[in-house]
Amino acid sequence: MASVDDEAALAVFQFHESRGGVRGLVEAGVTTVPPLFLRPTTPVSSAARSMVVPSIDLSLPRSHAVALVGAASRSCGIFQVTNHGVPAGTVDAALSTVRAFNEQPFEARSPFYSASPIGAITYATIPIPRPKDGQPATAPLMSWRDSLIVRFDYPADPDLRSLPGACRGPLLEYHRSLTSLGKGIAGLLSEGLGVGAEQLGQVEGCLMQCHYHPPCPEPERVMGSREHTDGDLFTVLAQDGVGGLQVRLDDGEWVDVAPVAGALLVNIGDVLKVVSNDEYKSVEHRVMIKSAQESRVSIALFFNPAKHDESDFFGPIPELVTAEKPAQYRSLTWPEMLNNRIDLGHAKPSSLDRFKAI
Ligand SMILES: O=C(O)CCC(=O)C(=O)O
Ligand SMILES: [Fe+2]
Repeated sequence: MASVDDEAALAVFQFHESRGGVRGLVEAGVTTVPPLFLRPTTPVSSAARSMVVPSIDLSLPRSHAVALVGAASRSCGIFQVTNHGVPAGTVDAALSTVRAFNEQPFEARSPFYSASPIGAITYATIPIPRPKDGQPATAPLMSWRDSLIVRFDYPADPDLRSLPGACRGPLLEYHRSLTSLGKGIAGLLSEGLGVGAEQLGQVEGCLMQCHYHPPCPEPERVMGSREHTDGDLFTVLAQDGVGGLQVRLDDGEWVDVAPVAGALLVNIGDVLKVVSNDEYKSVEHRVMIKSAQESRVSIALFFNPAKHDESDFFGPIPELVTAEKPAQYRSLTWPEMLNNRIDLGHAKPSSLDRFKAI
């Protein structure tokens, strides 16, 4: 007899075979959410509270911006930046091209659908990883979103021929512009720790995930993204005005992060939490689907040190290790970090416990 896991794997396989993604379900006129997407736990209503994320004007004098970036990264691990130098047209064009690609008819977009990468590109509904320890799953099998993912640290240069033609120009221009912003933010984050601007080294926006969340007939029964921390140094996120992103506060409460026109969000990831010796917080976040009518588009660009191969170690910056605050983590390799996330099925703040030095 087929086990529950086998049945789930078959259902996911069959869903991929349809090549339509979540958008395909909406096109087919579903009025109830298929089991693959149902949250196993009781529906969680949207957060009542809205959080005003610290906002940092990057045209401020540098010492001022550094102090604000340091304070926000210590207190909540997320902030938004304005006057960031990325033209509004570049952000809008990237968000619009992702929306337009996903809203094409099935025949135009399904040839790109592939659950595993083709070259450096994936376009699919990405299943939510399951924990390997047999713990009961607390998330649906799949998120209510279709993602177009580009790896820029692919061993060969990203094979951009697999990127849908109309998206190529706007997404590469967005990546180019964000790369220079990311370098600036790395410097501010580094100085915010009280160490030189170069301490985080050369960073690169190595992975770009463009998410399209179709409207959902039963929004409260699905998740746009289950709760997680990012596994990078930091992430820069562009989102449209629909909303749905939430962060978990220290008291455990989830609050909405309201979109702010023109601002880009920056959140700290697990690697920077380790490198900063726990000075900075890696913020837990998730995406709720807000609407039965509107689709939501977001683009997350994940920044890491340019050198992050199998043989590269990272750990707390030596200047941040003192007698009062010894190293909180041993140094670790990128595969260790990655495998740990795979084992756990998803990452939460405690997922770094395995690397604790004390
Ligand atoms: O869609 C969003 O707002 C967040 C996406 C996200 O958290 C991620 O891709 O890691
Ligand atoms: Fe994330």
